[in-house]
Amino acid sequence: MCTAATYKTKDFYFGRNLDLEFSYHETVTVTPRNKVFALRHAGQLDHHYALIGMAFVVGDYPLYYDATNEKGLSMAGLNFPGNAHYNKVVEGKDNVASFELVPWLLGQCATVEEAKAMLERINITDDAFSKELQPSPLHWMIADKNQTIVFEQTVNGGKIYDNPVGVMTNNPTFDYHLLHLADYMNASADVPENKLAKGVQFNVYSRGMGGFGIPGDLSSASRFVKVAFTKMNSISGDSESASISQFFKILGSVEQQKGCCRLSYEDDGTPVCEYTIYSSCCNTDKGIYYYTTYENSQISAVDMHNEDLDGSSTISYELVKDQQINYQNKPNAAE
Ligand SMILES: C[C@H](CCC(=O)NCCS(=O)(=O)O)[C@H]1CC[C@H]2[C@@H]3[C@H](O)C[C@@H]4C[C@H](O)CC[C@]4(C)[C@H]3C[C@H](O)[C@]12C
Repeated sequence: MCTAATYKTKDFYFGRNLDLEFSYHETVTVTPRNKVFALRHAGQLDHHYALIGMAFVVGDYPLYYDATNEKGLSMAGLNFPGNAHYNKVVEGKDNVASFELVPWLLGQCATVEEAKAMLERINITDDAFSKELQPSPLHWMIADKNQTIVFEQTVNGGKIYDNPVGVMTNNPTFDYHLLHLADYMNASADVPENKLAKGVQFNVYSRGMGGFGIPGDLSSASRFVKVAFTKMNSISGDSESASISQFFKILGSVEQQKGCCRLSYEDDGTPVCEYTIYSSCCNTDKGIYYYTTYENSQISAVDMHNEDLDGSSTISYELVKDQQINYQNKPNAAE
């Protein structure tokens, strides 16, 4: 499972939890403006906006999971199994393979409005990147500082949804998540009032009772509600430190701890579990990509503007995966 979110303070932030039971070799990757993308059916993208994000790079091809371009437009792919439907080439459409969608949109669009116009004409094709890397069933959250949308292509065709809460998870389709959220519209960060039984004195025995009923399990429908509640109630200062700290707290509200989402067992009985491999937060105004990993809660960062954005090859940074512990005292020299 995965969760994506946006957050606005002085700047606009976009990020996600990547939840899976195994890792590809993903790296924080900057794609400069002159990296050529030879698209399967849509010609060649010679010059485009520069991108930063998390990608599995294969032969200098950045297979992005989530990314932001130099104009601040961002998108993330989230698993959509059983619902995503990719087609053969359709005449008269812009035929784009699922793995090409991130560079296709972020390479050419500065805003969600522009992305919407391109998505109206798109047909996501079922081409595989390679024999080993078959198409992933995904839907995408796309955002700029003014609006957020979700794009899904199912057997019923492509659909663009306005996303007024700026969060996204996995199955089922986005319209379900929004309808389901309505069940929780009474949940509040405030101290609750007794609306149940007039004249009965209830004891507000704990702080936080206004949010009673917000689910805490790891299903995608529940994570949608939990992260929407956390994000919509979030407050923070507007400094970079306060903003990214709050952003990681929003994602932390739905992170997956190893052992809590068991998928199967290995032959030797070892449980196979999904967990939060990384959490990311991109300052989309500044092009700085922050991340933490499951075992490294220190925030690492890559600034796209520290790279030559006019280059033609991807630049990748290995994830810092080991916990960085700041020991505050030294062994006693006298001992
Ligand atoms: C699995 C990832 C999404 C995480 C997620 O939503 N997990 C929830 C699982 S579930 O709902 O509970 O089943 C997705 C997000 C982006 C995907 C990757 C990107 O699309 C880039 C390439 C695309 C290639 O076709 C396949 C490999 C791949 C490298 C993809 C592997 C995998 O499907 C990724 C990493």
